[in-house]
Amino acid sequence: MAAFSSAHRRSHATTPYSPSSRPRLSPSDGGHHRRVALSSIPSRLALRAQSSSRLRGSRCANAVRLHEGAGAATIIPVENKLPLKKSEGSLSLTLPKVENINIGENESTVSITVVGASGDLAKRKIFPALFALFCEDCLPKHFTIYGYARSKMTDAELRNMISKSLTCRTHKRENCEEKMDQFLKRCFYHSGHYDCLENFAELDKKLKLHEGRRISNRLFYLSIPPNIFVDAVRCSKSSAALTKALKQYLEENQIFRIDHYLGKELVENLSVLRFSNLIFEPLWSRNYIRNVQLIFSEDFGTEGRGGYFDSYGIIRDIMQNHLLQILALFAMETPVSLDAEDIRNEKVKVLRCMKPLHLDDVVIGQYTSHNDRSTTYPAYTDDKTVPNGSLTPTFAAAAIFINNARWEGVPFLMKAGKALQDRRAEIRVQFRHVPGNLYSQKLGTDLDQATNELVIRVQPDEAIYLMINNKVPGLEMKLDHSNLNLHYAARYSKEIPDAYERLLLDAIEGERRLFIRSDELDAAWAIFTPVLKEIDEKNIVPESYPYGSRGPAGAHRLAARHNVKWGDLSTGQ
Ligand SMILES: NC(=O)C1=CN([C@@H]2O[C@H](COP(=O)(O)OP(=O)(O)OC[C@H]3O[C@@H](n4cnc5c(N)ncnc54)[C@H](OP(=O)(O)O)[C@@H]3O)[C@@H](O)[C@H]2O)C=CC1
Ligand SMILES: O=C1O[C@H](COP(=O)(O)O)[C@@H](O)[C@H](O)[C@H]1O
Repeated sequence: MAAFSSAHRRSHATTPYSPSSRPRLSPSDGGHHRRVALSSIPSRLALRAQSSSRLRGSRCANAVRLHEGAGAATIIPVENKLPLKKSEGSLSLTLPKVENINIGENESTVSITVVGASGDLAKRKIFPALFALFCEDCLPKHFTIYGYARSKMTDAELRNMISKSLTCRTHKRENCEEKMDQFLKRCFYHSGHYDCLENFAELDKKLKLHEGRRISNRLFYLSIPPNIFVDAVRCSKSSAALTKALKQYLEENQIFRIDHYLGKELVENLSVLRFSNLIFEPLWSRNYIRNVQLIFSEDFGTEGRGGYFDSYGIIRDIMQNHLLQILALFAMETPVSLDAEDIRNEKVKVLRCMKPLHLDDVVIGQYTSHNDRSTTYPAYTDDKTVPNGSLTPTFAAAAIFINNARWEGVPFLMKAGKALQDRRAEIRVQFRHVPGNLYSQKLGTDLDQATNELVIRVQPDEAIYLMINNKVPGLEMKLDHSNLNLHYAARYSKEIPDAYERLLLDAIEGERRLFIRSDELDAAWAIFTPVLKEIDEKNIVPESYPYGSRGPAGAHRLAARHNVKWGDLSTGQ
């Protein structure tokens, strides 16, 4: 595994990507021939128009406009897992060149290929998300979906497999069957190896048949394990190496690095909350914020997915990607505009201000079995897919500090764990005490309990609430803590779209605001690589915690060292 030293970090993360620093490729300068992949995205010009239409809120009812076929778009799962702990696998995915097939027809088409179509993510998330987009009229008039994997399957078998996981939006149930039929008729399957040029060339031929003489836009969703991915670009070591290798085949603007947490409604709402409400932005700094907590927990263990999980562990699986991305959005400076590059420039800057983590800043845990009256819950190492004696952490807590004028000294505490008491993902912002508080005597002895806390509950049961102090009605002066609560289910009847729907639609439209740029990824790894390396090299034994508990005691000690109490535990909310 390649390690990022801080020197490495500096050299990788100094130059924010800027569109103008890239060589321009246009259909007329032969750009197609130089772009190696089976897919294409709209040009930057079309992209800007789409971004602004999106911000005006015109999603969707066929609002997707694909004017110009060019280049390639590939979605890759960087949300986790690289650099790999172990290098494994021997397959590679090589994308063949396609000839320029933009022949100037007015109509455009989009072809979406789900590579790894036989897998878990494709079945559970990607095909259902595409179906939801279809139901919402978010896919263009002409589109084709291809599943690609090694498994042998006919089109009918693929359709049968997909149909089992499709569900209808609550408010569009009427024509559901009909819609499913229409959608499934647009789905096809091609079996092939991930490293076989010929197999991809066959797929290319089939796609061309569907695309006809229309302007083609192609999107590849690489829903395959990262080890295949790494080999795919003839590299088996690190994220930076992967980026370098990918760039032999694709330009930065053809790669959509996905972290599905960025597609979650409440994560999208974070910037709206902060930048469009006068009351929050002035408080958003060390002057008023005592600490920030990013909490992820699942009430189930690896349950059969341990083979996959064991190579990575919870830090790579959840923290380095999902929680860190949320943190970057939370802590970044105000971007120049809502354009993708402006936002990503700010995210890179704040990531680069974060101090790389060391063992002292981190606690790791692993769940053990637990019996309650009727059920026995297995230990992580009871999972048959987990190697005996595995030291892989299923829980981690970390304290991150941001060395800049806005955040110096504010602890950003993260914790993430599997097999805990409940399932939740939330951001908790604990504000400072009121100086010279007139009511301090009425607020009880634990003044921390009485500070304001803003909670952004990403899931489940999405909500944003602010804990305030108020007077209990009556003649006496008794104080209470209450929530001002924006509870989504109560406020909005519309179902919240799945994160993958938003991200797939964005990728189809060429909108990259919610995707991760390569320098962002470098900066993110630079924070976690030293500690991951230390944990591996020193064979650090994780602290045990029982399945279904609140996690290891070490997480409380870590928080206490920074004068923090975990908000989810102290309020029980
Ligand atoms: N599942 C999830 O909930 C999430 C997954 N991800 C990421 O998405 C990607 C896909 O995940 P998931 O669907 O769970 O993965 P799977 O393990 O289900 O793999 C997907 C497909 O890839 C092929 N494959 C699997 N292992 C190998 C191998 N060793 N060599 C060659 N081909 C292989 C198989 O297809 P075939 O044999 O037919 O070729 C398989 O159906 C991964 O990168 C994962 O980290 C991210 C977030 C959540
Ligand atoms: O990326 C991953 O995310 C899921 C949790 O996603 P959610 O949207 O259901 O909260 C996690 O279970 C998985 O281990 C991880 O790879």
